[in-house]
Amino acid sequence: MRAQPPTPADLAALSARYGFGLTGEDLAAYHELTTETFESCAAVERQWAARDQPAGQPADRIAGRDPGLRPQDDRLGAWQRRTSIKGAPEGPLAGRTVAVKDNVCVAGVPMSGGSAALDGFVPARDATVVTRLLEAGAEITGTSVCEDLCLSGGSHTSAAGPVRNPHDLTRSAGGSSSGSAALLAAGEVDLAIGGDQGGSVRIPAAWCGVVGLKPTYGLVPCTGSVPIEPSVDHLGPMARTVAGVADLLTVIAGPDGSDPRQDPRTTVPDYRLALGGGAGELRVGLLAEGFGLPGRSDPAVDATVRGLVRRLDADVRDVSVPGHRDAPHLWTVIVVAGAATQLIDLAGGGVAGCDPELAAALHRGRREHAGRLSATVKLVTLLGAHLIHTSGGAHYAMARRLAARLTAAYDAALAGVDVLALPTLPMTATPLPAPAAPPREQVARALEMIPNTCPFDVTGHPAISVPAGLSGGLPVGLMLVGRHGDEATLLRAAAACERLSGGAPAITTTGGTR
Ligand SMILES: NC(=O)c1ccccc1
Repeated sequence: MRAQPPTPADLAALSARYGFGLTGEDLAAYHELTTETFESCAAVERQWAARDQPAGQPADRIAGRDPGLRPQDDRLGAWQRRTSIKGAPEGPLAGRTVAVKDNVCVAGVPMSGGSAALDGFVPARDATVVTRLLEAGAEITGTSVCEDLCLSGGSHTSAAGPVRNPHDLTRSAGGSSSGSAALLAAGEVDLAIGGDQGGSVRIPAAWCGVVGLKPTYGLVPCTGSVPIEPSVDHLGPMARTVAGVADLLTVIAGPDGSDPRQDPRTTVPDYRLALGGGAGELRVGLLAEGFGLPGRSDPAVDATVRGLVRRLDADVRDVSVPGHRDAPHLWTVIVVAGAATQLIDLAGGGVAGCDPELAAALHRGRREHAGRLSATVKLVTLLGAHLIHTSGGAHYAMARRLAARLTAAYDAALAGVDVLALPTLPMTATPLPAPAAPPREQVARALEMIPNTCPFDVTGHPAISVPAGLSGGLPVGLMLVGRHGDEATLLRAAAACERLSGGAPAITTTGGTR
């Protein structure tokens, strides 16, 4: 990847675009200055090429890897690529199979981020979480279908096609970690990696009836994954059980030294030790604003979640955080303005992806394949670019500062209880829209489910979706939200809920075949 310094003609065009009014003489001076300053880019390229690579990285590790294929017989459409990459012979995840969301780099396996924009991209090195999985003995059996640049909570926007809900093949599996949840529910893998910027781990977990955790902001490194915006990006563990999520979190959590989202002082306990204790000592707050959302909430979903929490052997009370209802507006502004500058214009090259080839591929692909992007990517790009071009970062700045107050409001509620409880999603899985459905319907089915999940991507609180039972034959998810860094208490509470509900519901598929 070689960049070139700007030519005098490049500078003349940029001067006109930015209204600098540079004269010919000025341009000559700036040409010298930019050429000299550009030397830093060349120096970084040289240092990158000559950097110390950890032993065995990357060439030996990739050698012999099977890039995999889309299986022909995948009735859920959930596998992006099926392969087999075996990790260390021993370790805490030895003998377990894992699906990795298709926005997380597995070196040697083509990665699309669910998008036409990354057509043909093959990662050169593993994401940190992938390195950790393999060192812990897991076997990566493939990558799982991801929504287009992760910008959908429905499972109909991936360039690979729709992912079908194993409980009803005509319905959405939820997104954007669509394939990860569907594969878990169908029993095709033991564990899965997901990503969550608005609910993308918890949404498909809830609709497919499995467990998904969005960890505390910064706990799990995002290095080597396709970002949306660095203040809301999270990766997280998914499994059929809370214990599986705890096993996976223990392996993937902790600073990696490369991701600026992380606090290098964070220490990682063994989360599996948290599961033993019951709910006896726990104080659980039913978050009033998470129920009865006008025009969204299905009363049967609310009743399933309330009923389960009330049956817990815990101190259950009602709590209120009025700001919860307005929080999705903050999320929308942060994602729209943030994605426009970080993901779209800078192609994930800002502080975000931390993978140079990925950033370069996104930069090329988003122009070359722009026409084939999903309705949600087009909507976010159009509004984000408009907002940035007309008022700069003002709305982003307002939203981020309001986010600090929102965080404090949840923290105040969490001072009186150990976890908050609410429905992960206001409704059960919605029907998959037809491929030719108009933009309004594509966008509605992609975004309508997020009012309870997206606030915690903005505030960074850890949040987990646990199966709470069935409504009309479809899974309902209960979401628990904990204090920053207190995954241990969150997992203990989740395990207590799982014992009561019976956990992941068995599949009795309806809706025919595709
Ligand atoms: N990436 C996400 O978490 C997401 C979820 C729902 C809608 C848009 C984005």
